[in-house]
Amino acid sequence: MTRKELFKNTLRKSVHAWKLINELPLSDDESLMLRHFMDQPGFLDLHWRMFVPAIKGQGTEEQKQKWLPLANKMQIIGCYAQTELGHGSNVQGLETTATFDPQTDQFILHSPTQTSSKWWPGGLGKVSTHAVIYARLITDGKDHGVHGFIVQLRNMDDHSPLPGITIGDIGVKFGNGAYNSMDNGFLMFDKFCIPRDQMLMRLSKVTREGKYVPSDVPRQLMYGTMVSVRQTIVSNASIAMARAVCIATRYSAVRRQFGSQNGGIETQVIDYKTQQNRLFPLLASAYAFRFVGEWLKWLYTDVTQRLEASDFATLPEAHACTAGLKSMTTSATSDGIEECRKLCGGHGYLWCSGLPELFAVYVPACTYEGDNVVLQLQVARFLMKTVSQLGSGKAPAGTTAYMGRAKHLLQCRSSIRKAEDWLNPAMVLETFEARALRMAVSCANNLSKFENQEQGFSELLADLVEAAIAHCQLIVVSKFIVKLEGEIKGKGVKNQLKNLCYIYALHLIHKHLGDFLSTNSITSEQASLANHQLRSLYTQVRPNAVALVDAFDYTDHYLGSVLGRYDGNVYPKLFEEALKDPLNDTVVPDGYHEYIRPLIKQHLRSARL
Ligand SMILES: CCCCCCCC/C=C\CCC/C=C/C(=O)SCCNC(=O)CCNC(=O)[C@H](O)C(C)(C)COP(=O)(O)OP(=O)(O)OC[C@H]1O[C@@H](n2cnc3c(N)ncnc32)[C@H](O)[C@@H]1OP(=O)(O)O
Ligand SMILES: Cc1cc2nc3c(=O)[nH]c(=O)nc-3n(C[C@H](O)[C@H](O)[C@H](O)COP(=O)(O)OP(=O)(O)OC[C@H]3O[C@@H](n4cnc5c(N)ncnc54)[C@H](O)[C@@H]3O)c2cc1C
Repeated sequence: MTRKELFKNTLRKSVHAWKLINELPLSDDESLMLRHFMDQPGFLDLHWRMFVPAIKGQGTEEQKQKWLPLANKMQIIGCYAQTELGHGSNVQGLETTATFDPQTDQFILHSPTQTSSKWWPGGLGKVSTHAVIYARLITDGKDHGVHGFIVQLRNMDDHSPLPGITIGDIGVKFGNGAYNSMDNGFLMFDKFCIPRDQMLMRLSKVTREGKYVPSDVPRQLMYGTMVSVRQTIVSNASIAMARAVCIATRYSAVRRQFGSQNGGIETQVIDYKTQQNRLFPLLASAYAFRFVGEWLKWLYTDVTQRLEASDFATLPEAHACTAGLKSMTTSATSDGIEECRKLCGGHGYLWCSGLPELFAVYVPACTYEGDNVVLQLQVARFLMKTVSQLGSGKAPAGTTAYMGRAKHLLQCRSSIRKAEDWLNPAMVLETFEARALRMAVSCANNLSKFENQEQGFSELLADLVEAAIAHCQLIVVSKFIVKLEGEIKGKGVKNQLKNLCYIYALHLIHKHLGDFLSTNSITSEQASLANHQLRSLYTQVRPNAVALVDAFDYTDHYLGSVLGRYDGNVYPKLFEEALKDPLNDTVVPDGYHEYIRPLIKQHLRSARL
């Protein structure tokens, strides 16, 4: 399809999804799932995933009563317009202004520079009638920083942009993926006025007289929508990784290459240890991210309930965990989808394998909702603060509770003596805790050598990111172990998931061996024992590998992959797909007579001469 056809088709699908949601007797969860799965990525997604939550989280009761009924019935369609051409990561650097005019009791929205143009918001370019706009609030000449405003963008009768608004689509994005069905847009204001009551005033407000009343709660609650989406993105990572691994595992069981004895059948590529070494850690990651995503949803729900009771104690932990796990899981999943493409050899590069599309749609997850490095630096900031408080009498809690055992973890030596010891959850956990703590403390010690802490932090950015990743990987491993010790029913299932848990943990030790050795968390002998155990675990998982991806229960339609078909009938279907290509509509291609024939004829003529 052309971009316009792709876009219009997405509108059709989105409206169809909305019709189903309204007609079918669905639970809230089911309708949320339908919205997300029927429309990824699409404007419906962002209306529900960002525009509505922003109003819920930052609007007053009156504002919620006014705007939510319209949004819930989709009588207005909204987007989340925060990022600008010149600033995305640095939210406090946004340039759009919202200046209060007490004469008219209005805010004047303006884009003072080209870099202040809103740029990237999904749904902004062509679909949304409204937006939550983030702009610098200015009253009486004083800049109070970034605040949220609900703004109508288009005429509700003919969808034309309102006077004072220039709006459009930012153009084609990466690959030929479905993200080109999304109208990520640009928006400039030219002294555009909105009523004062359209500033989202739950956190802070401006009185009729123009007095700014700052928030009596942490200003970071303004970032709440991003935190909620980051939490969902971790579960999305599990789904995306599972889709890619399902395709690659099923195809690896179908594909045979080399290894035939005396003209017999060739070897399934899934039996090659290199294929297992690349594929099974990704299979384990799909399960690991699912379980940590379940835990993160609990953490987010818990912090949301606490915030409603003005209990802000776990807000820093929630921010660090959502930021760090979003960063870590999306980076691993993006790399994992690409690895799954390569695991499928040449056929993985075909569009009909489903992997190029999945990669094209998925990889922006490393950037949207926060660039992954910037988010890990938020985790690092949180860890440095925690380390600095060790010994202050304030015991670290939650995911940093292990830091409370710093005295032990800084000097303990791993007691791993044989390969089977790597199947001991306590030993594995202590190894990851020691590595994470020692990396964090090493950063803190190096930081303390700088007089200027901000300068030191800047100098140590790369080390700090690695310490943050170590902390996040510990969280994922620990939540996998907790899951196994808790809710898994059925001995057989539990044994298989145990294998995956240790594959996940031991592959990380192998991948980040430098960390574990340089922090003396393990010895090189213990590392060799871990590799030995890893190989043994691959052998144990191999007979159940296809069953473990079938367990994701994805339909062929949802997978969209000839290679990942449930029936394994790959080769005939590859031909069937190939013959559908328009290039095969004629045996002699367009262009033969204009370009190929003259070339050949000229060659023949000169050959005769
Ligand atoms: C298979 C297909 C799958 C498809 C799946 C589809 C899913 C689609 C889902 C979504 C679609 C994409 C839509 C995308 C939307 C967007 O991208 S919206 C825009 C996102 N933008 C960002 O994330 C910006 C990132 N930057 C920031 O968050 C901030 O600028 C910052 C980096 C955090 C810095 O902020 P600030 O300068 O204000 O703060 P600091 O000085 O660094 O810190 C001050 C203290 O505040 C604490 N803090 C910071 N942020 C938060 C927060 N969010 N919550 C709580 N606390 C926060 C920080 O820790 C400091 O605390 P301290 O002083 O105690 O240390
Ligand atoms: C597909 C897609 C959809 C999006 N949808 C929306 C949306 O709906 N609404 C919305 O408001 N926005 C949206 N965005 C914008 C997105 O949120 C930003 O692109 C994202 O936050 C990254 O910010 P940036 O582009 O400014 O990157 P930058 O911060 O410019 O990153 C560039 C490089 O600089 C590095 N860097 C930046 N700051 C630091 C630092 N302090 N220390 C070390 N390194 C640093 C980064 O790590 C990165 O390598 C979308 C983006 C994409 C790709």
